[in-house]
Amino acid sequence: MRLIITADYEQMSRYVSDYIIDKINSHNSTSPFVLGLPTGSSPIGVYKNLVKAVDKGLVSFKNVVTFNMDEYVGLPEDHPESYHSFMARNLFDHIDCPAENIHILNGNAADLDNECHRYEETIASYGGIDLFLGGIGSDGHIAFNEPFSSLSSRTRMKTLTADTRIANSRFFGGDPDLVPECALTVGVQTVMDAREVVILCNGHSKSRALQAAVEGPVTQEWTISALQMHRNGMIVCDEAATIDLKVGTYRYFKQLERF
Ligand SMILES: N[C@@H]1[C@@H](O)[C@H](O)[C@@H](COP(=O)(O)O)O[C@@H]1O
Repeated sequence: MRLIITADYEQMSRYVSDYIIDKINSHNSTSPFVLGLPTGSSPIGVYKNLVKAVDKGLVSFKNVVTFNMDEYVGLPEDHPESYHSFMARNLFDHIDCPAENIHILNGNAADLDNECHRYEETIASYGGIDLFLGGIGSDGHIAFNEPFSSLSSRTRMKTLTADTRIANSRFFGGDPDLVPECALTVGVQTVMDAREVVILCNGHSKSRALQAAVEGPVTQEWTISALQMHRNGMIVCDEAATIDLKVGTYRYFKQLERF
């Protein structure tokens, strides 16, 4: 696993947006570049940079197919805090990605199991995901794969933990009871099947998750730790997230990943 330690949120976002732009631009244009995408506050800086890059003609999403990680169950698609709305507001309304290339789980489908099954099939029909971008919850969850989710899980419905509902209540007027109880989410294995996984991890509140992801064992307790088994996994963090790493680990990656 690579760990890139950047100074702050801005530098982390710049590193990752440049990385994605480079991957899209160097991709063989006969097949689409398949990109997995997260929501949350972590990727907002990356999305802003991608929008600017499209405006400047530095990259195009015309040959990019996207799959979002997750969506709340039962929240209307046009609710401002649905992940459909989040993605439109922060990225898709401002870039040239064709609507038919954008895939987001439907948390209001009549048959939720079928929706999850269909999502996995659609990913497979594109030959899998080239690069999955993700964030981390402070309890180490990836997508909505809460602690103790199976590390071989695939897209399915999950009940959100109290921790996650409290953390996400900031988007629902501060009331955890207004945060939906369940979400549809890609599984840990769905993410790990991507040819490359890039994880954003910033801020003091993510420091224990980063420590578990980098220094801890592979465990269902911290689902992000599955990244240790991936052949091409990278975490890009800021200084604030590193405070629980051992001094030796911190220095090792700082020395190894000079950029
Ligand atoms: N389902 C999302 C995750 O994909 C995201 O990584 C996490 C962290 O969010 P933030 O980036 O706002 O800290 O929040 C939610 O739980």
